[in-house]
Amino acid sequence: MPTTPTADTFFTRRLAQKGNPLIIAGPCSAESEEQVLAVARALKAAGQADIYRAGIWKPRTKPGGFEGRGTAALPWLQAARQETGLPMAIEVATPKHVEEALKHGIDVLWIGARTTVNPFAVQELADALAGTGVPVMVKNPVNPDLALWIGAIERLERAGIRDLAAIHRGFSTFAPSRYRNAPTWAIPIELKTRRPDLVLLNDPSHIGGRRDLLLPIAQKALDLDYDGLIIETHPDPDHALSDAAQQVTPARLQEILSELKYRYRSSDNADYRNKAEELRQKMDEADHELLEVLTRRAALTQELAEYKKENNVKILQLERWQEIFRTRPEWAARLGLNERFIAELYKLIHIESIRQQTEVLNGRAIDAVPAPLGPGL
Ligand SMILES: O=C(O)C(=O)C[C@]1(C(=O)O)C=C[C@@H](O)C=C1
Repeated sequence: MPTTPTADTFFTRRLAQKGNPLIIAGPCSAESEEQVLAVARALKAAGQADIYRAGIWKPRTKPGGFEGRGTAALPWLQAARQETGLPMAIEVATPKHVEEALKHGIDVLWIGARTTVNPFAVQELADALAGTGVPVMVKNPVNPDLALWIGAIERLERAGIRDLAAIHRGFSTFAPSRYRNAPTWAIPIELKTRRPDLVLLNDPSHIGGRRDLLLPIAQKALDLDYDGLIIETHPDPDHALSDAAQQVTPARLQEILSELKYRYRSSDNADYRNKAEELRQKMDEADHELLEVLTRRAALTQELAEYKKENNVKILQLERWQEIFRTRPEWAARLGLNERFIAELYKLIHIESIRQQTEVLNGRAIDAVPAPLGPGL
């Protein structure tokens, strides 16, 4: 399987024309014809946007808020396309939205995070899109469930849609976080691993929820080999009718794009290749040693479990576990390692030790180490 998107699609053709990253920009919501045109003109003049985005129907958490201008806004996008030549993209959530969008010549559609969670809704959209040939972008579901994201993409593929891209917009979490939607980078990395053929875009506006986070999130996405960025732009972000805190002016978007560091996927430089190869060999050796140490720990766990069985002693030893959970991160910090990483690693080691001991005490364990990436993995 190729390691980068190679299929000939709407998105890969644009990538081939201008190179990585593809830039999608435009307001969170189309608010007025003047606003739609002002952003389109500014983006066109700066020459870096490949696709224009605008929300027409806005899924809001509570009723009574600004829910978008609806169908009335579609002619404004037609006018913006006419004037700038930029392809227009909007979100669709129902077959009726698809019908209206296509009637008005919208070039690209996207399925929002709140729709991707619902297989019935995605299937209805896939049925409505079948045979249209319109390019579609699929945002991740709000919950961190990779199988659901891939499932939505597969429903569209089964409906014959070939021009597809995935958008990583982050995930809802209960825990407080500096992000509006936690990026949980392991999920898009796993998507790339399973579907390297798909164009993957990053949405720093919805992940960050704040202007000042756009640059570091976008930089990380580029360093993780995303194919493009979708960034909300508004002529007067503070007075935007939706998502005011995360929108930037087209001028600021230009600055962000020029501040980003664009790196190579690899290098042909012989010195680089030799040095990287040498370091990777040493990392292979270090990993062998790491696995040997884990094997040694597992053998000790086994012995202890057998001894516990003979003496009828329980598996969980809270005091001992608390001591381990306190001391290992401390030891790690002294060695210059990341304490939080080691704390998480030890939680996994402890769960595996319990699984191993359950097998000794009670026969086959009922569960393996839980998959950390959510259901369906
Ligand atoms: O020390 C024990 O009694 C163990 O079972 C070992 C171990 C561990 O793997 O370190 C596992 C389970 C306990 O909760 C505490 C520690």
